[in-house]
Formats: sequence, structure tokens, C-alpha cells
Amino acid sequence: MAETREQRILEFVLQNAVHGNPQSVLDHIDKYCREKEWAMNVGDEKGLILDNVLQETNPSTVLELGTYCGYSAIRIARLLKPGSLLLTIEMNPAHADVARQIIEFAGVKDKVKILQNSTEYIIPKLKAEHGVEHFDFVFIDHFGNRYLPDTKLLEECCVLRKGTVLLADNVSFPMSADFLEYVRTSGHYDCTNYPAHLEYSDKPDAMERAVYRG
Ligand SMILES: O=C(CSCCNC(=O)c1cc(-c2ccc(F)cc2)cc(O)c1O)c1ccc(O)c(O)c1
Ligand SMILES: [Mg+2]
Repeated sequence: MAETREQRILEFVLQNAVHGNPQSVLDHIDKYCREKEWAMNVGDEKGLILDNVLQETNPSTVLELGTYCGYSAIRIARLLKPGSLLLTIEMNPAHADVARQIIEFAGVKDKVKILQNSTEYIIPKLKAEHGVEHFDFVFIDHFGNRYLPDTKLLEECCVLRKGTVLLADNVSFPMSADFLEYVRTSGHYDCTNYPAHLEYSDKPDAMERAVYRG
């Protein structure tokens, strides 16, 4: 039996999902995490909210904060038009390694670049070292206490433009309360809340869309 939960998810995908089929990979991760071991993927219910907000935005450049096993990276990449790019930041090297393998198995690795370090280290380097001008879409799904400082860092590093869509997971948790307060009251964002449930459970959760006004 593989040592970590993330390695067991990878093993289940490699042994059961259809190679090169992103939806099959997503379905098998959801099946494993619903039936065998819970894990902090955005999941199928909130994943549909992510799909809808992403398709309304139709982005070419996407940033994700918090890769974990690559579930939302695959969810995003499968909907991106040709020539688009998703940069996803993951602090945990073991998670990044599992994500790299699952993303490759799903057949979307050409649209995804995993940056393995902390967000506070990478965000200031996005323009100079990763050729970023601006992001059209940012999916925020890392530690809740980093949501607000990293949103302000994205503003300070000028990688947001008028109309950039931020979508944050898990905004029902107290850890992201300062982020919600800021995007809803600073005057720099137009916000929409999407009530949902914590992945693979009936506990309440929510996502927040915050469109940058510049
Ligand atoms: O990737 C990370 C951190 S790991 C993923 C964070 N996500 C969570 O913690 C998370 C947690 C839960 C959850 C856990 C236990 C419960 F009882 C209930 C809920 C649910 C979620 O949907 C989550 O997304 C990262 C990357 C770069 C950085 O710079 C950095 O600071 C961090
Ligand atoms: Mg989450």
C-alpha cells in the first residue's frame, strides 16, 4: 500500500482512469475521495462552479494558488483554449510530484506549469522569470491565512488587470475572513458568493468570485 494518501490517489488514478482523458481522471479522483479517503480537492460540486466561472471568463492566462494533487489544475486546463497557460503554485514538494504525474496522465501537461515553492516567493518573480504580463483568472485554494496577503501581493506586483477574475475556494472558513472583508469592502472588486458544500461532505462551504476593478 502506498505510503501517503496523495500517493494512494495517484495509484488509484493510474490503475483505473483512462490515460489522456481529463474527465476520467477527475471522476476517479472524486470516486476515491468519496468512497475511500477524503482529500482536499475542490471536488465535483464546487468544481462545477469553477467550470462555470472559468467558461464565463474564457481566460488565456490562469494562475492557481495551491495545486495539491492537481485536480483543479486538470479541471481548469481541460477547459482552456489552445495556446492558453495555467501556472500553478504548490509549496509542498511531495504534493507537487504527485500532481505532476496526475496532470501528465490526464494529458494536459502542455497547458500546465507547476511552480514548486511558496506563493510569497514566486509571485514577485512571475513577470521577470515566468514571462507573465497579466492574469485573466486566478484560482485561490491554498492556506486561508495567505488569501489576503497574496491578493495584495498580486496587486502590488501588477499581475492583475481591470477585469481579472479571482475565484477563492473555502471562503466559509474563518481563516479567509480577512480576505472576504477586503474584497467586499475595499472598492477594488465586484464580488459574488457561491454557497456550496465542502468537497465529498454535507458540511457547508462557499466560493467567492472577486472581479478586479483596477
Ligand atoms: O497548496 C498549498 C497548501 S495545501 C492546500 C491548501 N488547502 C487547504 O488547506 C484546504 C483544506 C480543507 C479542509 C481540511 C480539513 C477540514 F477538516 C476541512 C477542510 C479543504 C480545502 O478545500 C482546502 O483547499 C500551498 C501552496 C503554496 C503556498 O505558498 C502555500 O502557502 C500553500
Ligand atoms: Mg479548497
